Amino acid sequence: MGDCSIHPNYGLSMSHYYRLVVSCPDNLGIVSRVSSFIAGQGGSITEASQHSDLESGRFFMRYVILADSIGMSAESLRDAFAPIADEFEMDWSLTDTQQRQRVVLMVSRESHCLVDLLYRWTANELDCDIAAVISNHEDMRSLVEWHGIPYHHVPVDPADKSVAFAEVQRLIDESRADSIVLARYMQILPPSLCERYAGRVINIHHSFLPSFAGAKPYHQAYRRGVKLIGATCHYVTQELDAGPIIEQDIHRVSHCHTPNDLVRFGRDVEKTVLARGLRWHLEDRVLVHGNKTVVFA
Ligand SMILES: Nc1nc2c(c(=O)[nH]1)N[C@@H](CN(C=O)c1ccc(C(=O)N[C@@H](CCC(=O)O)C(=O)O)cc1)CN2
Repeated sequence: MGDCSIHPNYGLSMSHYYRLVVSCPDNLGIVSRVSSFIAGQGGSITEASQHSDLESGRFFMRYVILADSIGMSAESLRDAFAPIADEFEMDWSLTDTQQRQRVVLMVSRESHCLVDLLYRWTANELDCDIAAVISNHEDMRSLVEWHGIPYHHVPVDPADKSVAFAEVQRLIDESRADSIVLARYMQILPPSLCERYAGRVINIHHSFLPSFAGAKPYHQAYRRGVKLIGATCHYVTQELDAGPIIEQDIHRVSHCHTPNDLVRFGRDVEKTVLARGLRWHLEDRVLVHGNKTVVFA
């Protein structure tokens, strides 16, 4: 009997994985061809997800492969897979979980989402490196620097925002960020940044979109007399709060609640929705399809 304190899968939990994500025109034989290719390389598939969008005729798949079972680098595996991808006109990626994503967080004055993400990152719930935090206010500096993370204060001049966003772009590129998270960052990103980082910027909007886009959604909801409030994690596009939705959740409210009650209830929803959305993004579980997403949660 071995040492029961060590989980029998300990070795696997310390292994790394390749993640193959595919989007392509639906066709017969895709699954067979891809799975046979992986098996032919000796690969062990530990997780397999697929979806056929019958309306658009688009096919989506996500395979997680035990890297040690393949015996080749991610780069070599990409080279070997490329002919199949070309044959099926695939949009695809193959990532190595040992290459942790670099993430830049952006925040204004509301701290709850930032605090929650920093805790989850510290607890190793988020498999990423937080390269920096950028804010248009100084409020969060001590919290962020306590975590040993660089903090950049980039104030935004309402009269000319271009200077600030040029600095934001410089900092994001200097940080070599793979993804950017707007953790209640309350400035509208200019088209130039939306285009430059398309598909890589995640926002948490404090309403159940498409209801109450824009500023002060809880006050809008209170005036409307809603019985549910919510939060939405979505990719950022030029059109405000209209990007592909990654995750949403709700909380029941009633006539006896004040706007401040809605804000308080909403904070808890925002935190969990953003954390789930970011985790799924980091794990390559989110595939964008037009202005919608396929999420292999
Ligand atoms: N290009 C985009 N930028 C941002 C998005 C987006 O979807 N596309 N989401 C917002 C977040 N947000 C709501 O979730 C939001 C933030 C800010 C505003 C707004 O009106 N801001 C004013 C300035 C307000 C201030 O100075 O305090 C502005 O930018 O003129 C609306 C919605 C983040 N960015």
